[in-house]
Amino acid sequence: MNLPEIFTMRMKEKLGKSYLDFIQTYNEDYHVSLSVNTLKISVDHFLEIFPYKLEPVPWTSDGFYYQPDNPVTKHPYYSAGLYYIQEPSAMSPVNALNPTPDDFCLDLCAAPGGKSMQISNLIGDRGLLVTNDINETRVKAILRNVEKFGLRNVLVLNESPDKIAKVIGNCFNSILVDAPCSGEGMFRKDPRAVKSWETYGPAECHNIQREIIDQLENLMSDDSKIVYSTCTFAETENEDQIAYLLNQTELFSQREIQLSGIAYDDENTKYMTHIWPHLQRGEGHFIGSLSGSTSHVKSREKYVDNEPPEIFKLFMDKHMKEPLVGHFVLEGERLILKPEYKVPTKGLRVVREGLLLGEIKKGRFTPSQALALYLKSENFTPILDLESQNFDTVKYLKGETIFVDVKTEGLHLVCTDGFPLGFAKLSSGTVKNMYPPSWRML
Ligand SMILES: C[S@@+](CC[C@H](N)C(=O)[O-])C[C@H]1O[C@@H](n2cnc3c(N)ncnc32)[C@H](O)[C@@H]1O
Repeated sequence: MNLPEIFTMRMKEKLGKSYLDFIQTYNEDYHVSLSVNTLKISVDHFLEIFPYKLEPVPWTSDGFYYQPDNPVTKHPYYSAGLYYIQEPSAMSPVNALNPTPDDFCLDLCAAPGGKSMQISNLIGDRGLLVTNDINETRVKAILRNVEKFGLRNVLVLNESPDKIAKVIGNCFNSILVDAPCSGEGMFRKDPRAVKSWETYGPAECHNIQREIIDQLENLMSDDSKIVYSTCTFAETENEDQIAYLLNQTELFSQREIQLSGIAYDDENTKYMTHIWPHLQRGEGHFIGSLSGSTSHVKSREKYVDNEPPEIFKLFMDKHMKEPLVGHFVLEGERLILKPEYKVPTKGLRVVREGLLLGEIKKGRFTPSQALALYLKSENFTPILDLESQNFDTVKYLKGETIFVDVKTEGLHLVCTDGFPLGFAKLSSGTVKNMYPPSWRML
């Protein structure tokens, strides 16, 4: 592999005797892994039903290595949002952050959203997750994943950190900055990262990162956990940024992290940790952990529960055993169930706040794909449950019409082994597919 000379010289100096082991990893295959979406399935249940061989990723309880030749993205459980393909080292920052239910969490550089899913797994329907990316194209991937993972408790933004700080302000007690970086840790996995490094090297990235972390002071609360992570080795993008924050103001202090499967020594301390490809089964990663505390804390405000529009009430009466409760808002034709908490959003580019339930047009309610993936099959009737091994499941996911020996008519929640995939309308055993075209399996 053709690595930039400036990079290899710097790594030689940094790693000394370990350099040969490090450089040897570029001749080896990278590791592939998945993260279980525990909002939809427990890890134990997933391990029982998943057909392919898995091995635990040491620094997380819900991440597993799989074999590269297993077609894990073609399995219907993937379409059901039961898991997410995530590089093993990329699983570590959220474990270091360790958000807990009731936290106000901010995932500041979030696209495509893998770490946001991990955060949601930990806070569930309590507290709030604000997930943001400055890139308008990349933020669409967050929205898709938020819908696929079945999240309600989210605010998706497409903003610059300084605007979020101005409008929302000091209210987050778990903040993740998975910063844009020069990507040196990804050279083995994606050779395009080398090209990109030549354009956006450590110096350029250092400056962008500074602009982002300069806002932390205006975003944290009186008791905040902060994790800053990158997938690069350059000290200017890693240790120097943490030192800058610590020297800048006494509002920040070091916070210990304990990730299993990682040796701590002088290089790898408990508040600044690397994942090295020659020491662990994962690509290069850096995690810096801090506590932050400010006295300018904004108070929390809850959305007040209200009655949904009549048409949606009728839908719930007909199909749902437990009705959804919360704050319902009609935005144009779109019916949204808001998260439990609200934060100011005036002037911010809001991509989604809460769960899109569906559309009300000409007095008719059409449920959304996001609702299908938020639901649990036991709370909906009727369902059409297709076995994951059944070829009809793949046909449904490809948007084809299928035929079943089922007498019930009208709207059904289509599931695979009990896990929702989408909606369909049944008429005399013909399944009229409502799986959205942009979601279809190719
Ligand atoms: C390393 S990636 C994030 C990966 C993501 N956390 C995940 O786990 O899926 C860094 C992201 O930062 C975004 N970004 C770049 N500059 C930014 C800025 N000033 N504010 C917020 N996000 C930014 C990029 O668009 C990119 O999606």
